[in-house]
Amino acid sequence: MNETVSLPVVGLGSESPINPITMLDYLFPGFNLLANFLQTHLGINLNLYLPVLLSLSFVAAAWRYLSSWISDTVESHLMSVVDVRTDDEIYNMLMGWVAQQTFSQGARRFVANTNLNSRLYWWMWSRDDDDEEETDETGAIVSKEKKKKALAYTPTFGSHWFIYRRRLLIFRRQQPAQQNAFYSKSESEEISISCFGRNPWILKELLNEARQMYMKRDEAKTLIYRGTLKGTSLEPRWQRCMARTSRPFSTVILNEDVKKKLIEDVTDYLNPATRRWYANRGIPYRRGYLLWGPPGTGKSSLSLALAGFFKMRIYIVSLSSMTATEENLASLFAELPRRCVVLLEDIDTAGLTHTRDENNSDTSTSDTTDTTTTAVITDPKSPTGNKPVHPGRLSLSGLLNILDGVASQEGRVLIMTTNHLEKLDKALIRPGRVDMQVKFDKADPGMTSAIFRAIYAPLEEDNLPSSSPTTTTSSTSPALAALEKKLQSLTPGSSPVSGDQAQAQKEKEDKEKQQKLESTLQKITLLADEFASKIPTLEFSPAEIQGYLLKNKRDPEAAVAGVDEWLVVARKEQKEREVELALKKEEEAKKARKKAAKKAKKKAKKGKDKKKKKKVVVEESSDDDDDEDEDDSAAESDDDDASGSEDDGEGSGSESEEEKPKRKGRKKKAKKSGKKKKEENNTTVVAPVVEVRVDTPPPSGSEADAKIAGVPELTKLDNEQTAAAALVVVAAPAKTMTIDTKKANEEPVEKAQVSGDSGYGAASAVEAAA
Ligand SMILES: Nc1ncnc2c1ncn2[C@@H]1O[C@H](COP(=O)(O)OP(=O)(O)OP(=O)(O)O)[C@@H](O)[C@H]1O
Repeated sequence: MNETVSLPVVGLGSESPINPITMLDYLFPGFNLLANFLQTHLGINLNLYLPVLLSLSFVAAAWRYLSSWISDTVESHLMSVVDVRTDDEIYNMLMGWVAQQTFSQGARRFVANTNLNSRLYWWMWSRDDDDEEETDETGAIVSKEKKKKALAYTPTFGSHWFIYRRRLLIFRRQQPAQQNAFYSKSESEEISISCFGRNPWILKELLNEARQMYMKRDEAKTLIYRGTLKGTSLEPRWQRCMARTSRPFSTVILNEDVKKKLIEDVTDYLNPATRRWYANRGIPYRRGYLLWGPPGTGKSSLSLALAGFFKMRIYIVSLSSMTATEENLASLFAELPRRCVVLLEDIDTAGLTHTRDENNSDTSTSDTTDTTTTAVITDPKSPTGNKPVHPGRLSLSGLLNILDGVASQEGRVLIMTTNHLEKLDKALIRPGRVDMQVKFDKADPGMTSAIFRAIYAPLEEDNLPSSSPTTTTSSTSPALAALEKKLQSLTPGSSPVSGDQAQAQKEKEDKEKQQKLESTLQKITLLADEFASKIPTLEFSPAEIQGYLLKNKRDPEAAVAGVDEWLVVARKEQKEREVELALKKEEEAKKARKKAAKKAKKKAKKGKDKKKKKKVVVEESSDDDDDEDEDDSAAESDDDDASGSEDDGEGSGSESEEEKPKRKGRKKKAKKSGKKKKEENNTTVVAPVVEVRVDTPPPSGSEADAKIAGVPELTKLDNEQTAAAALVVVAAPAKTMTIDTKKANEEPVEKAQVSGDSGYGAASAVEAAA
């Protein structure tokens, strides 16, 4: 029985026979070792059990295959499955729901999260964006720090069975078979929920419930989305940036009639009947509002209040931002939901005025309806002023297309804001695009007084100072107060208070509270009026006044007392700002002028060069006074001719630096004295030729036609001389040629039939023609 198990080496080219143990060792590494061990120490020969072991292995493998086949078949034919994408907001909704389920809380293996949102686009769906404080179950304020560290538990990877509305469902969470190189392992996962049966209604109900739960949290909030560029791909996206407690309309100080009208208008527009009305008449179902006025007068505040009032999300794009290129805006608008508020900020700074290259101050008039103007995106608030802040360009026509093109969602409320109504193109604010304009102004006494009251009037929601007995702060929580009360009642000697007495006590307290509130309000109203009387009308924006009051937010008397001092400082600062702005503007204007001059110079030079290239200088110098010139000219012609005619006479390589200015002077002189010279029979013609064409290549000895066209200024030529010049350069062998010029000025030469054997001296006249 001391038989040893052979341990053949399995490998390529091995001669040894492959026995079952080797095979098993290959399939289950270590099997051979185990066999040896059993053989040596226990005397068990595994060879005897091999058939059984092999059968079991086969059954196991078969079962694995079969079970997966069965589950696939059952899943595909007898189950319904919903897959949830991790880059969609539904992921956050579902995970939020899952985290609250008992199967999740009772899981033995789970994932602990501080943030349940998709890791792929956490920036997009981030829920840590609430700018509000939250209270816990005892009413105490939960600090942001504490809130962020709250833990949520979700089941780990694998399948998790649970009961939902008496139906058996499976929550599956797994890592994808193929890892996306772009995302880290923890970011990529696949989520699905399945149910038995071919009808997936239960899954839809579950998702709906998750969605409702998710939305409920935002019920009293205004969700703010901003158009941004996503990551490195720079793809435009709406990024959820904040969930703010909806701002009550009453807190935006504006003419009550205007506010009422605005609300009525939007209410009517959002009415489903209105939608049908629009559809029946084929009118695009859109409504636009323009809020205009100086900075800090409440335009954005009103937009947010409006969105909150109608429980709509607000999508904000600043046209002075990097995002605001035509392409980006188009794709952002295409992604808008059907019912929302779109806020286009700073439409004047988009440079969507027709005077795009001018300085800001020059762009004050806008009476054109040219919708094809291309504009540079500018930001006057930026230190660069009217300089483009982004190389991308947004044309007015592009914006108009986006606003009322196919990509623009019907049903949205479009709000545009601007600080400069006068800069806007009329096409942008015509009815249909802007149906209602609301003007905002700096604060008048009524407004100032209202701002004062809004800041100092006590509200129930206010957290009163911790010294107050009714304080609800994190330092003195209601739970603690209740505990103290309980302790007090348990303290020996403290007599129990009867129900009636307690009621009376409470009523008394309420009355006192009410009286105190009224007297405080009275006091605040008086202070508000006093404060308003000290602020000059329409000098400061509500934002500026609010800014000052917030410095004394708990002390209205101090605010009133310090207003004179503040006025002096504020005016001084304003003046400084104005001077700074003026200086900056001047500097920019200077720069712009310099740039324009440089550009013009460059352009002129370019044009000149171009002209020169096509210029034919016909120069004949038989002037006695200009002997030297004549010699030079002849020499030049000789040079040109010898060098096979240069393109540019002036730039001829054979011309010396000294000769250049001389020749330039001659040309000028020739131009000026063209007529005079003609009279003197000393014909010097400078004739810029735009086009020179030799129609037929002249065979040796045959007749050649040279056409010179586009001569804007041509003094009557001595035909023989001109033709001679042409012959030298263009068609030396030709006997006759035609010079065809454009009619110019009063004395054009239409055609000159000349003979070929003329003088040589005027050859430079056509030097460029070659
Ligand atoms: N009419 C107003 N009523 C209430 N608050 C106002 C008003 N105007 C300004 N404010 C306050 O001033 C601040 C700035 O206001 P807001 O952003 O709405 O001004 P804006 O007109 O949109 O400015 P900009 O043109 O610079 O965008 C806000 O905190 C807001 O509360």
